Amino acid sequence: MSLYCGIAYRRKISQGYRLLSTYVTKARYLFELKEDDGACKKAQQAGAFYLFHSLAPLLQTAEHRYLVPRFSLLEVESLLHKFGQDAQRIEDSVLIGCSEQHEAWFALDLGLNSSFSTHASLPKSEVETELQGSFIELRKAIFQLNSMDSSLLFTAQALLRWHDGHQFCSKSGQPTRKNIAGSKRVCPSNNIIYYPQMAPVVITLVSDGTRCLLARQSSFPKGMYSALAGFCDIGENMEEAVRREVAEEVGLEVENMQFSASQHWPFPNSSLMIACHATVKPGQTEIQVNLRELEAAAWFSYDEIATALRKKGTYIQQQNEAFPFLLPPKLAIAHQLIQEWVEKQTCASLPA
Ligand SMILES: NC(=O)C1=CN([C@@H]2O[C@H](COP(=O)(O)OP(=O)(O)OC[C@H]3O[C@@H](n4cnc5c(N)ncnc54)[C@H](OP(=O)(O)O)[C@@H]3O)[C@@H](O)[C@H]2O)C=CC1
Ligand SMILES: [Mg+2]
Repeated sequence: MSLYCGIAYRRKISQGYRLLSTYVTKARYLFELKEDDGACKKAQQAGAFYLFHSLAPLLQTAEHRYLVPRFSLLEVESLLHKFGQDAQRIEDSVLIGCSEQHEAWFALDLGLNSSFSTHASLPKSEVETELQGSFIELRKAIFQLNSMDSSLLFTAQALLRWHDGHQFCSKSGQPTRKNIAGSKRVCPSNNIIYYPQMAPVVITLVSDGTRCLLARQSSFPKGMYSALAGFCDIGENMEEAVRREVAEEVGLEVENMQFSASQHWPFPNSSLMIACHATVKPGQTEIQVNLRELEAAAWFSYDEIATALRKKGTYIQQQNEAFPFLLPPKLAIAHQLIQEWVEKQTCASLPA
């Protein structure tokens, strides 16, 4: 039990302080693990570990869904031992969350080069056989993961990738050291602290009042269209980035915008998606696609979008059917923007 469930917590009750909510004690517990290596090391004892291999999570199939197996510290240590690895490799793990009962969750990549072990990586297929699962590319797995699992695996993959790419100080060139939780890296020679970064990205569903604008890049799955997205330039706020990206990509001027929601998106690197709706000036709707950025862009009617939203079946099945276009997967915030737009249009068409 951590401090916040122990003495301090009881003292708060005896002094008649209000009860700290479960969420607050959980947030404060995670904060403590990030700040206190000893507490984090102790949390590993009763923690649960999610395993990756070269950034692909270990998954087990159950009908049309993926299950995400978790392992105890003891199970991970005996796995490492079985494949001739030093248990010190556990220190490559990163904290990715905890349960309401303060069971800490960690992610460990068995394929990336370890800072502690001469053996670069564990043999993927033998580990899969041993653990009765498969390491599956996360971008492919998202279609068959529930939102809680995908959010945890998004965080884990982003953090594991960040540590793998920040082994050295960009000022001194010396190797950096991670703390036990993996919430930062420090350069011992100049004490510079590196924190995992997310790149802010604006994603915008543009509407002209009756239609919405979708676009596709050549890298998108066949037939898929999505909302306009773009990385914020340094110094830009969200509104400026939306105006610039819409002007750059489709040559239109945004009139007003409304924030919708945000989402962490780990592909190809860690992005913080800031999603909003925007409208263009009526009459100024002629799209001029920037073919350096997009393969195509078009206006879509309410009926076209509503029909596409009703489509059933897996993504692959939908791709095989002759259908003019596909929408982003439900887990993508672009899908949420499109759904919101259809709901807004539906309400607007109802008699007052
Ligand atoms: N979750 C969702 O619903 C969706 C998520 N996305 C994600 O949004 C992100 C941005 O979309 P995209 O249209 O590609 O972005 P942009 O329209 O900004 O185009 C990508 C280009 O932006 C430049 N760039 C600027 N800053 C960065 C940075 N920090 N990292 C990488 N490239 C940068 C690069 O150009 P240069 O090479 O010239 O420097 C890059 O090729 C993508 O990662 C995509 O996966 C996109 C759509 C839906
Ligand atoms: Mg873009």
